[in-house]
This record gives sequence, C-alpha cells and structure tokens, in this order.
Amino acid sequence: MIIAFNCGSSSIKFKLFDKDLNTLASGAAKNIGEDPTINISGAASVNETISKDTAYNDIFKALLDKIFKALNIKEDDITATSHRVVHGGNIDKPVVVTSDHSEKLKEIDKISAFAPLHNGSALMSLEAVLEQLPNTPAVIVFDTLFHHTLPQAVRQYAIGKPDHEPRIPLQKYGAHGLSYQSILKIVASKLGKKENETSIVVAHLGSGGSACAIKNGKSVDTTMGLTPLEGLPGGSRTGSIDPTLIFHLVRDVAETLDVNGMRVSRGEYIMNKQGGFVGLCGTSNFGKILDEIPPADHECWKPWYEGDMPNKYALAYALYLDRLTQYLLSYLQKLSHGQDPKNAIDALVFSGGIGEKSVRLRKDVVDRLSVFGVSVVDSLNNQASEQEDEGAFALSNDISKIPAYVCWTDEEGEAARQAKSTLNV
Ligand SMILES: Nc1ncnc2c1ncn2[C@@H]1O[C@H](COP(=O)(O)OP(=O)(O)O)[C@@H](O)[C@H]1O
Ligand SMILES: CC(=O)OP(=O)(O)O
Ligand SMILES: [Mg+2]
Repeated sequence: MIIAFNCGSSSIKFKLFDKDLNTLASGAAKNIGEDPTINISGAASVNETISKDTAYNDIFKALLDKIFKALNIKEDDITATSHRVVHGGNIDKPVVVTSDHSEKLKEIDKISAFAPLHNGSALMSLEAVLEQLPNTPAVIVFDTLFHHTLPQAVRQYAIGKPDHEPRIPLQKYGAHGLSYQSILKIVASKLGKKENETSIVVAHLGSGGSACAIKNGKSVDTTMGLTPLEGLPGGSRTGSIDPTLIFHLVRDVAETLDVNGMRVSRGEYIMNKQGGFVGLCGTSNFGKILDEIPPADHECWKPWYEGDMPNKYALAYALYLDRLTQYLLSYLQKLSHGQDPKNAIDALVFSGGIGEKSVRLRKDVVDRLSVFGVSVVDSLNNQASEQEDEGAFALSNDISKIPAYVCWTDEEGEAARQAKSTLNV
C-alpha cells in the first residue's frame, strides 16, 4: 500500500492506496487555524474536533496516529509514502528519502523560505513519518515541477539581477502543480483526448487559490509566483498587491518572527496570514462569506463592478470575483491566440474546495466570461456540487463555446502515482 500526504495551508489530506492505486481510505485534518477537525473514511470512520491552538505538527502527528490505529495498518503493509512539498525550486524530479535522509532534507529545506506556509510543515510531517516508518522509502513530489514548462517571458520578473547569490533564481515557479496534473489527466480522459493535445484553463480555488493556462498539456501561465503569495487572494493571503504597500502598512517590515520554527519577516507574515478573506472580513471560511452576501439579483451587483457593497462579506466576494475573472479572461485570451476559442480551448475547469462546492461562484464567474461564449446550464451547475469525487462533471451544454466543468482534484492520487513510478513498485 502507498500513503500520500498533502500538507496544505489550512488542511492535511491523505489517501491510502493499494498497489494498483485504487483508493482504500482517505481523510483530512481541515480548518487548521480556525476550528480544526479530523476525519477519516474507508475501512473505519473517524470524526473528531481538535483544540483550536494545536500546532500544525501536533495535528499531523494526531492524524498519523489515527490513520495507523483506525485503519489497523502495520509498518510492513506500506511499500512507500508520498509527500506533497509545494516548492521544489528547479528540482526536476521527485526525490526519494529514507531513514538516512538528513542531508537531502536539509538541502530541500533551504527552499522553505519560498513557501513559508507550506514547505516547513510538509518537511516536519515527513520527518514524523520517517520516524514511524524508518524502513519505508518516502518520495517527495513537488507542485512546482508541473510549471517547469512556463515560457521565459512569463517566468521572468521585470527586475534586474540580485546583488547576492539567492538560494534559487528569483522567478515565477507557480504552485498547485499536482492538482493541475491530476485535473489535466481527469479532464483529458473525460474529453477522450490525449493529455498533450488538451488545452484548458483551470481555477484551483482552495484556501490558497490559483489559476493555470495549460496548452497542449503544458503549463504556459499560472498566477502564483516566486512564492504562493502572488496572484489571487486566498483565505489569509493578500494575493498580488502593490509590493510597496506593505512598507507603508507596517513599520519593521523586515523584522523576523518565529513561524512553525522558521524565521519569516513580519511583512511576509502579514501578507500570508492576515490578508485575503481574513483581512477583508475576519474569516477564511468561504461558506460563511456566501451566507452573508446579498442574493445574485440584489442591486449592488448591477453592474457588479460599479456597485457599492452593503457589507464586508460582499466586498470580499466582489473583490475575489474581480481578480479571478481578470486572470481567467487573460488566460482564455492567451490560449485562443487569434483562433476561435472554440477550437483552441477544450474546457474551463473549476476545482479546489471553493470551485468544487460553490454553485454561486461558478455561475457568477461564468456570467462574467460570456464574452468568450462560456455558459453553464443552471440545473447542471446546481447538481454538480452533489456529485462529490466523480472525476469531472460537465456544467455546460452545446451552446457554450467552451464547456465548463467541475473537476474534483486528486492531488493525493497524483502524488501516489509519481511515487509509484519513481520507485518502480
Ligand atoms: N460548501 C462550501 N462552499 C463554499 N466554499 C467551501 C465549502 N466548503 C469548503 N469551502 C472552502 O474551500 C476552501 C478549502 O478548500 P481546499 O481545497 O480543501 O483547501 P486547502 O487544500 O487549500 O486547504 C476554504 O476556503 C473553505 O471555506
Ligand atoms: C500552494 C497552496 O496554496 O496550497 P494550498 O492551497 O494547499 O494551501
Ligand atoms: Mg490544497
């Protein structure tokens, strides 16, 4: 069996697979930082809440303990573990670590400063797994790998050379690569196309959200950058802001703080932890935002970009829609590149917790993309969120020039697949 772990910013997800990568069990610690819960489903079921201030690493250890006990797993049952690490810099393949791992992990940890909410915690979690399973190979799989195909003019920032040797080149790396790879596979198969002939625009909207333009199976643009901060706002991330704003917002921007055992500058901490939905309306829970905003026919949305927002939730929602629409429009434009979008783009895909669950957001986004002839059928859009884990579900009929889909991302499946092929097991 293979276990894949996915350490996100607000969740730790796992899936247990048999040797043919059929899912045997899955689960997650969710809402980390707000009201954490642990649930496991499969051969056994676990549903628990955990204390609010439990540290990320302790939540991981509690989850690991429950996985082994509830599912009655013995050390020998596990052939390999797979671990999503968001930032791998220019590392161009998965990395295998065993109990004799410390040098390799130290090397990878040098990149952790470039994904401060993710890499450090993922590596701490990996150490906990290696302690529990010292004889089992662990494979580190990177989000950044999928974006190694970014064209030079997209990868490059408009700035001169650094005055020192940075740990990695200061360029766009992107993130959510395991998600995009899994979505590409699922959507291509749904469309009956080869991956390298499939061109899609994907919005992965979770606690951290990003979008990606995939042309013939290759990432050609994505919204996250040198770090996962760039691009869309998230649960607690600002997304792209004028970079100088932070110098005016707080004094001592460069002073460092301890975050999960890592030194992070105050400026970077604020942009990662006190921005986004938390900064705008005090919660990172998108469900709460949806509950508090006026209905779609309220006058504040007409026209949506001019209206005065009646409350902070409506403002957060309108701002999110504004930024998301801006990126998606530019990616649809980029992939069309002078051709009829119908011939150039196979699908627009919604994914991640928000994209998979929010009927309202999908409808509002698609309405704003109508210039590209994208539309959804309301009854399909309403049904979609109930399909839960059905691969990809079509939201449009033939009227839509570009069909819209919901795709249940399978980052853990992709992580396990990469581990299996790396180890040849
Ligand atoms: N029913 C729902 N409707 C809308 N948004 C939801 C719903 N359930 C969860 N979400 C949102 O999904 C996001 C979490 O998505 P997920 O992809 O699991 O995140 P991550 O992997 O980044 O931790 C959170 O913003 C959460 O509020
Ligand atoms: C890169 C990133 O933001 O990941 P997640 O959405 O899992 O936190
Ligand atoms: Mg995630």
